[in-house]
Order: sequence, then C-alpha cells, then structure tokens
Amino acid sequence: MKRYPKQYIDGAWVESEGGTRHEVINPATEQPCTEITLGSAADVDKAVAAARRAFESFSQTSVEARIALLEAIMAEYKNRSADIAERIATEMGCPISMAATAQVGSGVGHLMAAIAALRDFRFEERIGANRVVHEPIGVVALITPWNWPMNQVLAKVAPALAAGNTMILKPSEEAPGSAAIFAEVIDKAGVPAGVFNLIQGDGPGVGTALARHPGIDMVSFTGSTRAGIQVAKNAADTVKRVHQELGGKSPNVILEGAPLDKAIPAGLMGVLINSGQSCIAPTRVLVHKSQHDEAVAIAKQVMEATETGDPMTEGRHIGPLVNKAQWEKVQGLIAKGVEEGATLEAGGPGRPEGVETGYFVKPTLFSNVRNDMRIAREEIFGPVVTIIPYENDEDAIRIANDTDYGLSAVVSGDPAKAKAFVPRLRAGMVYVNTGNPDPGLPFGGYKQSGNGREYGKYGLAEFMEVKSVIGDLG
Ligand SMILES: NC(=O)c1ccc[n+]([C@@H]2O[C@H](COP(=O)([O-])OP(=O)(O)OC[C@H]3O[C@@H](n4cnc5c(N)ncnc54)[C@H](O)[C@@H]3O)[C@@H](O)[C@H]2O)c1
Repeated sequence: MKRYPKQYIDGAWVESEGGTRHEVINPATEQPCTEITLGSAADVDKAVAAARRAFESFSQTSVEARIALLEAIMAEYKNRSADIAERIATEMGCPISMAATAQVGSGVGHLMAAIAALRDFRFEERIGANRVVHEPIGVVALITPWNWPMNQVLAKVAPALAAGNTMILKPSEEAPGSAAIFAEVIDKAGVPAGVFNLIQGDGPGVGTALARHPGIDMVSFTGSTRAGIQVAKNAADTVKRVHQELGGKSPNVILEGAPLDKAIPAGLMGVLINSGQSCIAPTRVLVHKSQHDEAVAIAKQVMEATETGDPMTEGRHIGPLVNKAQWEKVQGLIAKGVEEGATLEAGGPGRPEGVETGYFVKPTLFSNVRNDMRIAREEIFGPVVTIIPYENDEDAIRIANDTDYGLSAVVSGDPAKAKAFVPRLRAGMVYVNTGNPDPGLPFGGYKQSGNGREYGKYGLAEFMEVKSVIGDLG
C-alpha cells in the first residue's frame, strides 16, 4: 500500500485541514492499494491564496523561462516514468505494458506539444494602428478523471503553465497516486512555490469548492457529462471560464464495400484498449446491412481472442474495469442490451471464465443493434461493442449523428468516399481509417461532449485572455 497523506500547497507538502482518509482499491485484486487524504474547502482556500500570490510574478516570466521550466519537468517526469506507470496500472487496472508506453508517453507528448506551441505562439498582433495581446487568464483549477490519468493531467498542466498561469490540480480520487508522484516531479524540477498546487479530493468536496471559488478564474474539467454540467453550474455565479472535455459515444462508420478484415479489427482495437474506458472509443460500429453478418463474424473472432488478465503482467491482454461501481454499471447495460432484443454474439454477463476476483468484464459484442437502444445511446465505458446495420450512406450519417455526444467519429474504407462524410459528421475529431494522431492536434467535442479544445496551440489559447490595447504606446 502506498500512502500520500499530504497536499502540495505553496511549494511544500502539508497536512490537510479537516480532510478525510480515503483508500483506493486495486481493481484486479480488490485489495486497498493507495491511501490519500480527501482535502477540504480550507485546503482549497490555502492553495488559491498561494496561487494568487505566485501569479503576480509567474505571469510576467519570459517565454524562454517557461520553456526551460517545461523542459526541466519533462526530464524529471521521464526519470519517474516507471513509478508513474506502476501506480496507474495498480490503481486503474490498465496493463503495465500499456501504462508504461501509451499512458506515460502521452504525458511526454503534451509537454513537447506545449513547448512547441509556446515557441510559435504570437502573444501580440496588430490590428490597424492598435494591438491585441494574449495574457494568462490567472489562477486555474484543473479537474481530471482516472481513465488516462497522466494524459489528462499533462494535457492541462503543460499548456496552463506555458501560458503563465498558476494552478490547482484535483486529480480523480480513483487514481490519485500518479498525480502525487507528478507533484514530486514539479517540486524537483524547480517550479516556483505556489505555481502548481495539488489538492487530492472528490467531486462533492474539493471539486465543488474549486468550481465555486471566487479566487479562481477558470476551471478546466475532464470527466463525465453529468459532473461537467455540475461544474459549469457551480462556476456560473463567479463567471469563470469553464472548459469541458466530457463523454462520448463515437460511431465507426464502415463504408459500404470496405474491406472488413482490416476495418473491423482496427476499429475494435480503439474500443478494447484500456478495457473500453476511453472517451473516444468508437463503440457504435455502423455497417451496411449487406455486410452485417460478415462484420459480426470478424468482430466475434476479435472479441473472443481478446484475453483479460493481471495488469501487472506484460502482454497484450486487457485489464479489469476501474472499480466495482463501474463493473456493476456495465453488467446492468449488458443485461439491458439482451432485454431490448440485441443479439449477444460474444461475452455477456459475469466475469470471464475461471476469474473469481477483480472487476473483469468479458469482451462483449452485440449485433442487430438499433440506435435507440440504451447500449447504443449511453456511454458504457467497458469492452462492449454494438454493431448497427444501416440502409445507405444517408442513413449511416443520420445514425452517426443521432447521439447527444459529438467527441469523435471514425470513417473506415475508401478515403475518397470518406471525404464526403467528414463535413457531415458532427464531431470534434474525425479519424479516416486509423490515422496517426498528433498531440499538436486540437482535442475536444461538439454537443454534450464539451466546450473548448485541448492540446498544442489550441490548448494554449484556451488558457489565455485577450486584451485590446488601443492607442500609441510610443
Ligand atoms: N472528452 C475527454 O477528453 C475525456 C477524456 C477522458 C475521459 N472523459 C470522460 O470522463 C468520464 C470518466 O471519468 P470519471 O468517471 O472520472 O468522471 P467523473 O465525472 O466521475 O469524474 C471526473 C473528475 O471530476 C470530479 N468530479 C466529480 N463530480 C464533480 C463535481 N460535481 N464537481 C467537481 N468535480 C467533480 C471527480 O472527482 C474527478 O476528478 C467518462 O465520461 C469519459 O468519457 C472525457
């Protein structure tokens, strides 16, 4: 068991004022693995005061100084990457091989993208005889989920710091250990006191206190649409900027005639990685009705060949879901799929064969799904795929857009034909076949998937205010 009982405020590890003890359960063993202290409103007050003090000088630092700081953080982050990967795998169940590569690596990607964006950013432009200047927005609260813990922390901390803001990070109480190690990284890298503060806590406690706090200028939130709405409501009275990265229910439109032996496995990988716990997972697979049965046969093979296993063992298996509540939610939705008349092709209720401990779910496939079924409408956040037949291209576009979400979409098949689909899909990101994502590309959603964009220069701009300077400065 690892213990991180303190909060990191004003450049020092301090006891919480009135916080409560919280144990994280390892989802593979169902045993406690990390202990933290859920902070209090008094801790938030202290962190905000420290961040406000630090903002006076940090907001005036040079671009070169902030690039040097980001580089120092990156060097120390790399030094601690094995510790960070170990905590991610232990707390949220992602296999260690993936934790050490994709999960930890995404953090490096955001640091590099923030440095590149900062080098190129035009902090001042001229419009006629006058100027427009871009300035850091102030003290920012960063609230992050558990599914890609360091990806989301770095997608916020790197641009917030690059812009010259000071900040308070509240990571998820489900996977807090990597964020505690990250605070040690910040400390070692020489980030000035008060620029970065870490308050461990939950949503109703620290999350709410941050969203409501009059000393905070912006909340950058990643998590469920439910909590994102709550944050925006709580932030409204103080007119904060609220940046939201929320849920998804992404379609994978397999174009009529596409080679299914490539398109189906590639799309399913995007779901199965991280046990289906990715906001952009393309879980609604739309196939032309003439190819439905062939698509099902291929998908069934992929799902049945996917093994679940111990996250601490190297390999290509998938791990458990993050916690009991999530396991029960997914079980409920699998049962609902059967009840609503979808055909269960692979997986189904209960743990995988022979597994008695841990929040493992069988990779599950439903076919003949209608888009009005709950399994096609709700974000399941588990290794559950739905195959939905369509009549023609217009019908495919209609079904793809028939969702409250709009985070991402995949179009699989002939790129020349896919081109016509791209402007019709109401999503913040469209992948044509598998593509090659880049941390400099904007990341974010349409509709109830959020507001604003993260990553690279778009993420940097999100953390800035714009000032018009009218008149001659001599
Ligand atoms: N769009 C994206 O970039 C993106 C990326 C990853 C995950 N997500 C979404 O995150 C969700 C999974 O993560 P989760 O279960 O941790 O989400 P969650 O909404 O339960 O929690 C996310 C964070 O918000 C905090 N929180 C919860 N309620 C709050 C409140 N009322 N006020 C302030 N903070 C509150 C939590 O403590 C946690 O730190 C999924 O819906 C997924 O799609 C979105």
